[in-house]
Amino acid sequence: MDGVLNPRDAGRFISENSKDVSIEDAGVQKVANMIYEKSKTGEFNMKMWRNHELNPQTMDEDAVNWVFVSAVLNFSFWSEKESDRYAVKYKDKIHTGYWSLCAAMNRALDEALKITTASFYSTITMDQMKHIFRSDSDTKMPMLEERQMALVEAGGVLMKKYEGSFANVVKQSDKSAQSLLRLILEDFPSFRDVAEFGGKRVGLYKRAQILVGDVWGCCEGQGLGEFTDINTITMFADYRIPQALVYFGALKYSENLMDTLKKCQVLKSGDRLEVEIRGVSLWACELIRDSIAAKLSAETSKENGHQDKAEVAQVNAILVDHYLWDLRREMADEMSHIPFHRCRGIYY
Ligand SMILES: Nc1nc2c(c(CN[C@H]3C=C[C@H](O)[C@@H]3O)cn2[C@@H]2O[C@H](COP(=O)(O)O)[C@@H](O)[C@H]2O)c(=O)[nH]1
Repeated sequence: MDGVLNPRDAGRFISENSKDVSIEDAGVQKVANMIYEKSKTGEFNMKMWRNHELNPQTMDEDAVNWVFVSAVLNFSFWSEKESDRYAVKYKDKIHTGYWSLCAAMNRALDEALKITTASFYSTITMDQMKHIFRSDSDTKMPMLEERQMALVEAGGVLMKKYEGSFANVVKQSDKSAQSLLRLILEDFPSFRDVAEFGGKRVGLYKRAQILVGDVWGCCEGQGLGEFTDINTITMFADYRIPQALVYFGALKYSENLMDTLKKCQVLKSGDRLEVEIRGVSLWACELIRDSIAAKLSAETSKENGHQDKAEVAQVNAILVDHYLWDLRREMADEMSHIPFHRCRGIYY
């Protein structure tokens, strides 16, 4: 978007001007080493995406349209008390947070409700939303009205401009992640995750970038998921990665900020503290990614280039992000003493 810093430049600018959030190099190196060691096991690659049982297991247009709807709705799952969260039971398992969204989507599809078909969700009613996203706990899905509006808006654009399929937006991007990102921001307003900081407009684009990243992951970098510049996508600035970065000592909050978060104070979308947490987290992940790349290329030269060049390119910010996001879930108890920032908004 014109006059808006792209996520990488935004992250650097916010980090250089941040007052309450700072990066600790020792923690950056610690996380980089963890991921570097993991990458040598051969399990650390984009195939991790499919390992999640609720994600689509095909790589076709239906899967890409599923990914699109999940990205349109991928925001604000937190509840006042972590103990009573919105939950969805699907195939005898209870899912909360982001996975509750996926579970509700798959439950709807099993009930022959076409939640991933633009002609259906572009005119979805509140009654249909309430049924599809009904809770299996005492807590309702947060921001249901905003989610309905986001679906109607996104579905309307797909019907008007792209014959009802997000695959046509992908095809128009001509295998460029940055072109796809630009098309998403131009045509789908709910993805325009932009804030004011230090006199500049900063684009963090969390849902727009995770949409590109999930198309890449879902199709394992082939066919609709083939992007020549996928490594230019940054981490996705949500409210969970900062928690993990603070836990591992890569990010440090001021006492004032830590106190604010521990009181579960809700931050307004665009607040300086909120933008600092998101922007400095993004920049920390860029540094982690750079550190891993340096280790991999050092290893490559040591082994006289036997290392598969493609593998070196593969440890990108998307995989750094997914590693930390998945780890935060696995270590939810260990990390629970690190407060996450609460912001009610449609961007993440
Ligand atoms: N940075 C980042 N943020 C992510 C994701 C995902 C889902 N990605 C999965 C799907 C395929 C990949 O392999 C990932 O495993 C959701 N979120 C955000 O998290 C928050 C909810 O968190 P929790 O309370 O724990 O469910 C909320 O802001 C949501 O928007 C990610 O990957 N990265």
